[in-house]
Amino acid sequence: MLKKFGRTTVLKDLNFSVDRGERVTLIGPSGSGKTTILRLVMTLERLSGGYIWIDGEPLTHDRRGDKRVELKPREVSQVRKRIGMVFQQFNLFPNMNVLQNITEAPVHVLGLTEEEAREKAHSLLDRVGLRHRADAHPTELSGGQQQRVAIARALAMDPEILLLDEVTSALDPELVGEVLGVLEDVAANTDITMLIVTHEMQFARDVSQRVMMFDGGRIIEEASPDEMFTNPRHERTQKFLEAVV
Ligand SMILES: Nc1ncnc2c1ncn2[C@@H]1O[C@H](COP(=O)(O)OP(=O)(O)OP(=O)(O)O)[C@@H](O)[C@H]1O
Repeated sequence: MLKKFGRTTVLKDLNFSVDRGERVTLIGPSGSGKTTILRLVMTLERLSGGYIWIDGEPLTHDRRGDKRVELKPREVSQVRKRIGMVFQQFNLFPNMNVLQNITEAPVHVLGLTEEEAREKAHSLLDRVGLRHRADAHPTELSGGQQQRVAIARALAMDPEILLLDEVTSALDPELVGEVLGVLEDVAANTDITMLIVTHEMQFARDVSQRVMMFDGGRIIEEASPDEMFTNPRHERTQKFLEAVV
């Protein structure tokens, strides 16, 4: 795949695949293109060239030929339905309470009844340890709690793919553990495919099967977490890991 912003190429000749159920962590210095990849998969950005395929379905071109066509809005929403994304800045709907944040999309996109969606939301709130805050508004919650709601909201859509974009970077250090704990539980107890951008290397080690090191829009090294963190081969990876760990 290729991605340019204006004249600047941010992803070059990038080619990788992720197996169903696999959890892959993307690491690399700021500006190396990690967030852009997640945003492309989520169809929040448009590719400048190449393809992204999800389960044999191309995101960007007409299957009958090689002519590049934009997805129609309905097709975009079909793609997004299958993918959940959790952002650094929580992005909860500020005018809705916790329960409404979680039930909104299942009702309007999946077509669940209000009652079905509420039941599902309560069980997800149990899972993230926030059932007692169902009526709270986002502003009444700590950052860690807001992020746990954001995770519950993403899971409420039963995503096949979960994209996690530096989900603990905006949190006070003492709140990081509660969010990572929830994600570790999700990783251990579901078969959701995950693409994870994080600077939390222990978390990457605990949950992912593969780590890809990015630099300048390319993958410069790829290995199992054990291999990557104990025996990085590329000098750039060694320097990067020394700086973040
Ligand atoms: N909307 C945009 N318009 C122009 N340039 C952009 C845009 N989004 C990202 N970029 C540029 O693309 C490059 C890759 O950015 P990206 O956010 O994907 O990197 P990253 O590896 O996720 O970095 P970080 O860890 O800081 O989030 C950067 O040089 C960035 O400035």
